[in-house]
Order: sequence, then structure tokens, then C-alpha cells
Amino acid sequence: MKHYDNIIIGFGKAGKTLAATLASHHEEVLIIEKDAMMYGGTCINVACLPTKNLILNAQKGVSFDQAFEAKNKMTSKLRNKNYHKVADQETATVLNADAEFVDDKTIKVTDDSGEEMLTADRIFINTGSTPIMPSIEGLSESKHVFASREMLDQSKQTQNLAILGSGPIGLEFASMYAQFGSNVTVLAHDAQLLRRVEPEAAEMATTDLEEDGIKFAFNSVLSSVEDTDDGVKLTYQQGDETKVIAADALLVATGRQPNVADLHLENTHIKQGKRGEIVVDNKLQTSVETIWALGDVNGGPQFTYVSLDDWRILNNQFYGDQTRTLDNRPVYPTTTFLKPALASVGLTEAQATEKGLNFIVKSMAAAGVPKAQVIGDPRGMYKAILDAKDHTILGMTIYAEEAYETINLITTAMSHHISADELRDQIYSHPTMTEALNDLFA
Ligand SMILES: Cc1cc2nc3c(=O)[nH]c(=O)nc-3n(C[C@H](O)[C@H](O)[C@H](O)COP(=O)(O)OP(=O)(O)OC[C@H]3O[C@@H](n4cnc5c(N)ncnc54)[C@H](O)[C@@H]3O)c2cc1C
Ligand SMILES: NC(=O)c1ccc[n+]([C@@H]2O[C@H](COP(=O)([O-])OP(=O)(O)OC[C@H]3O[C@@H](n4cnc5c(N)ncnc54)[C@H](O)[C@@H]3O)[C@@H](O)[C@H]2O)c1
Repeated sequence: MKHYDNIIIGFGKAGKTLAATLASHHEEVLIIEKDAMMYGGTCINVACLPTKNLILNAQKGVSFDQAFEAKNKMTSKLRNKNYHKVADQETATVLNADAEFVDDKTIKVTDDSGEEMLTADRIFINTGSTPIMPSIEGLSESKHVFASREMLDQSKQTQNLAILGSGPIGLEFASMYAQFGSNVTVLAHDAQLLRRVEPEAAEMATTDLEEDGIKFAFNSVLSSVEDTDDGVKLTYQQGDETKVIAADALLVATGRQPNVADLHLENTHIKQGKRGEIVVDNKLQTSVETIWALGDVNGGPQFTYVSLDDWRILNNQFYGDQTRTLDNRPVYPTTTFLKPALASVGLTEAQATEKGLNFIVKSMAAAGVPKAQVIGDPRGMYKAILDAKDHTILGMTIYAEEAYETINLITTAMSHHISADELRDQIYSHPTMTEALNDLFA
């Protein structure tokens, strides 16, 4: 039986970064990835980067066919680069195989050539997440129902697209397909899009997406999916009414669950939570001392930058001062890449009220920022929740052009307790969307 110092299961953001780090410290590391089309993980191959590439090209007016080709070129280049970043290190090995646990110390790997048993001093699980497919009549049998990964593989533009779910995946695909000129209908069982964002921003984004041609059916429950000659017939309930729509395809975007299905954790002492997530302590160690879980699989927030921050915790544990934990993880933003983008960090007004905080609200329209006029898209708003006494920032929502950049500055200010008054008095380059802060905090 071959023994390694370190085995990493899954070539995700945390896993690949950890593999390169271990190898740079001359540690022996084997990284096992089951899918050769996934070197580099979900984000670069089938999630963040291909979707944003398609979204930007759609916004620029590039045709679907050209954008699809550009997306494939980009992912293939990144996949190759990511593979070599690990594989070319002297003490690192990449193995293309399925990994599963035989016991706490032993992993069985299976590929076309057969099976092999491996052991390691330390094992790191970084197997990501998989889409949740709701149990709805006809949904699993349909040939026209896709999750995001299969949707990204559709080389022919879907002209009439229905989407189930109004979270970030549903909305980013809705916005992208509408910009490409498709008809899009979003069925959502929530009352607003992105259920945790400031309602004003959600309302504005809904209006703008509707102006882009997207139809929303909020408070609706999809009850059946039926394949027709060229697509699907969808029956849903909205209040007391039963409604039917036809579409060429249905994208299911109803959340993702930790990917543990093939790991056979029942053969180990690794504890799992209610959603199947691998339970970890504040330093990402599982209930087995020599096994850690990083990224989506440990049930934390499902973002690439959170997976990277999981790596930071281990890097600090192995090579740093061992102070970095989940308990002192800094505040981080989220952005949904619509047109304009909707970004937020920290508390909403409702959350600040619920916590009984003493706060003030600052808000302004994006149209007041000169750069928004330069860009030609003055839609949107800024809303900040400030501590009433010292004006430190408790939360912020930006629905405006370049929101994804401005929110990073706000996040840094929050992490370092820089007050809104200090941001108000900074000199920003001109014209930029950051200048909004001069006026918002005045
Ligand atoms: C459509 C979409 C858009 C997104 N957009 C964004 C975004 O804009 N920004 C953002 O921050 N996040 C975004 N996310 C979320 C982000 O992609 C994930 O949070 C992130 O990729 C999770 O990374 P990870 O490190 O947990 O593992 P992953 O990158 O998911 O890697 C897990 C790897 O493990 C492999 N694997 C699984 N099981 C086994 C096994 N048994 N044996 C061997 N290998 C195995 C898989 O093939 C996979 O390559 C998006 C997600 C989706 C689906
Ligand atoms: N830009 C980004 O950062 C980005 C983009 C895409 C995805 N992501 C990550 O991926 C995760 C998964 O995204 P997602 O949009 O699939 O999940 P989500 O959990 O964020 O949203 C899913 C939505 O579907 C709704 N829903 C659930 N079951 C339903 C049903 N049967 N019928 C109708 N609606 C239903 C939920 O109420 C929710 O609003 C996100 O939470 C996020 O962490 C991030």
C-alpha cells in the first residue's frame, strides 16, 4: 500500500492552493481529482469565471456563439494553467481518479486501470458541492432540465429559458440569457429576488431585469414538469391560480449541497451535519484528528474566496502563528453579477433593527455619481448602515455600476474600523464610482 505525507481529495480552490503550498515547503502531496475537465475546480471550469465571461460578453453585445467559444477557450487555458501550477512542483503528484474512504487512514482510488489503496499522515477533503434537485413531478425524468453545469455546456442558445430559483445562480443566468436576447421566465418561491438583500435594492433590480425582458413569477410553486416535442411544459401554483408555461429548457438553481456522496464517510469516524456537510472545528479539523475539510463541503458559505480563506486558516496553522480560525474570519462581501451588479456586506437595515443596534441610514441614488453618467447606466442606489455614535460601517448595499469594486473598499474599511467620515474625506480618482462615498457619507 502506497503511503503519502499528505493526500488532498478534490482540486478545488482550497485544495489546489494547499497542494502548491505544501509542495513549496518540500512536503510530499498527492492531489486526487476525479474529473480531468475539472483541474482547478468548479469556479474556473463551470461556475464563477465562465458565467462572468459569458455575462460580460452578453453585455458587450457579442453573439451567443462567439461568447460560448470564448468561454470554452478561457476555461481550457485556465484548466491547463491550474494543472501545471500543482503538477510541475517537485514533490506534488496529480492523480485523475475517484477517491473514497475505506477507513480513517485509507483511501481507495479507482480509475480505468483499476483500484489502489493509499494511506496518508494527513488527509484534506475539498470535494465542493452539488446542485440540489427538488423533488417535483417529472423533473428528474425530463430531457430538458439542467443544472448550471449542464446549462453552461449548451452550445446552442436556448431561446425560451425558464429558471427555477431567484438566488445568484438563477439571476446571473437570467440576466445573461436576457442580454443574449432570449426570453427568460424566473419561477421563485420567495417573495423577492436574493432573499437576504435590502428590499429596496431587490425591488430596483427586479424592475431593471423586467425592463431587460425577464418575467418573474414570485411566490410560485412549480408542481410538475412535462416534456413536450421541443421542450418542457411547466405547471405552477401562484396563490390560488394554477398557471402553465412552455419553455425550451428549465434551469434548476435551487441551491447546492456539500458533495459527500461518493466519499463513503460511513467507513470513517468523520461526523456529518444535517445537510450532509462535514462537521469541522474552528481550524477546519474534522472529528478525525488527521483529516480536515475545506471549501463548500464543510457547509460554510459557498464562495471561492471563502474556500481560499479556508486555505489561509490551514496555511496559518501549519506555517504561521496558529491564530487564524473561523472565529476571527474577517467580514466579506457578496456580489451578484447583474446589470448593474448588486453587492452587499455586513448588516441590512432589518438585521440592524433586529439586533437592537443604535444606527443611522445613509442612502443615495447611483445617478448622482458622475461616472454612472459616463458609463451610461445611472440605475441603482447606495445604502449604508452606520453606527450612530462613531459612524463605523455596520453594513452596506450597492446596486450600481462597479458595485463589485466599491464593495471591496467598504469591506476593507469595515475590517479595519475605518469610519464613514474618513471615507467621506478621502480623495478618490475621478471619474470613478468610488466617488459616491464622498457624497453618500456627507
Ligand atoms: C454557476 C455558479 C456560479 C458561481 N459563481 C461564483 C462567483 O461568482 N463567485 C464566487 O465566489 N463563488 C461562486 N460560485 C461558488 C463557487 O464556485 C464555489 O463556492 C467554489 O467553487 C467551491 O470550491 P471548493 O474549493 O469547495 O471546491 P470545488 O472547486 O468545487 O472543487 C471540488 C473538486 O473535487 C472533485 N471531487 C469531488 N468528489 C471527488 C472524489 N470523490 N474524488 C476525487 N475528486 C472529487 C470535483 O470534481 C471538483 O473538481 C458559483 C457557483 C456556481 C455553481
Ligand atoms: N456571484 C456569486 O458570488 C455567486 C454566483 C452564483 C452562485 N454563487 C454561490 O452558489 C450558491 C448556490 O447558488 P443558488 O442560486 O443555486 O442557491 P441559493 O440557495 O443562493 O438560492 C436558491 C434559491 O432558490 C429558491 N428555491 C429553493 N427551492 C425552490 C423551489 N423548489 N422552487 C423555487 N425556488 C426554490 C430558494 O428560496 C433560493 O432563493 C450561492 O448560495 C452562492 O454561495 C455565488
